[in-house]
Amino acid sequence: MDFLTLTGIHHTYFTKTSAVTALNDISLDVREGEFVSFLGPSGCGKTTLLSIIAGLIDPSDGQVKLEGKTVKQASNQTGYMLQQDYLFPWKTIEENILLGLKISGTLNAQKKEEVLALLEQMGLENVGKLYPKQLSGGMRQRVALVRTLATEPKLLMLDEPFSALDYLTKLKLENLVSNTLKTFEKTAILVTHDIGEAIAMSDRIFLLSPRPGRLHQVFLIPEELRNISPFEVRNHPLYNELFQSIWKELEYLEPEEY
Ligand SMILES: Nc1ncnc2c1ncn2[C@@H]1O[C@H](COP(=O)(O)OP(=O)(O)OP(=O)(O)O)[C@@H](O)[C@H]1O
Repeated sequence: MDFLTLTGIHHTYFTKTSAVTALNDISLDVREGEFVSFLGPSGCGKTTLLSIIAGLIDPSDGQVKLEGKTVKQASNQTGYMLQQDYLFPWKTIEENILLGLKISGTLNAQKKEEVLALLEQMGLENVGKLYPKQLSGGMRQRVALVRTLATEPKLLMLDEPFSALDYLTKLKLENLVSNTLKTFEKTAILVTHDIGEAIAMSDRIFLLSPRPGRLHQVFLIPEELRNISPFEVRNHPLYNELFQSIWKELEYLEPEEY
């Protein structure tokens, strides 16, 4: 049984004056522990698709199943890492990362110790009593990842989590996130415009067409790239080959006025 299955997903947004079809007939599946990317031009419906998978939007047609059960509403089975960290500025880092557990009533001494240890593993020693504004953008994103992992979601949604960071921080974070998710054997979906990032981090890439988003092509990342770090992938001879093949498809897909 597949971990996540999407069947015939179609979505149209209705406004007072118009109807916008964002997604058209998307069917795909994701295995447990797999890291996949949704790559596609701006406005092709990537975020809409994530929201449907998370149960935040009810699709106009089609269904999403997580572990065989139809997803009907948002739940704590899904965790997020977004472009913005959304840490509460008036709470310390420690309070921020423990908040989810506190709200769900699952915070205990052992869990607290585990989460604080994870913060240290992310290279963030001695920041627990600080406030978000005292941390750099990259540090805040690491805190956001710890906060997400703390509640042990089954599925992680990474919606352009590195796009607001400088290039060097982004490369470092790609490595850290990839290693951490592999260690925890998490299933993850990354939404990105960045071909290199998708190749460096994924097991498979789902390339979407311009709006209305359809599944245009699936790229399977070769085994030898899947077992090395994103940084090493970027230096592997196969990386450029893959980049060219995906770029060719994207170039063909981009609207001419782009
Ligand atoms: N609430 C809404 N009402 C009407 N149209 C919407 C709404 N949300 C998104 N859309 C439209 O649906 C299409 C898909 O939007 P979506 O944000 O999912 O695309 P995306 O691929 O994530 O875009 P980007 O890469 O620019 O973030 C776009 O044309 C967008 O304008």
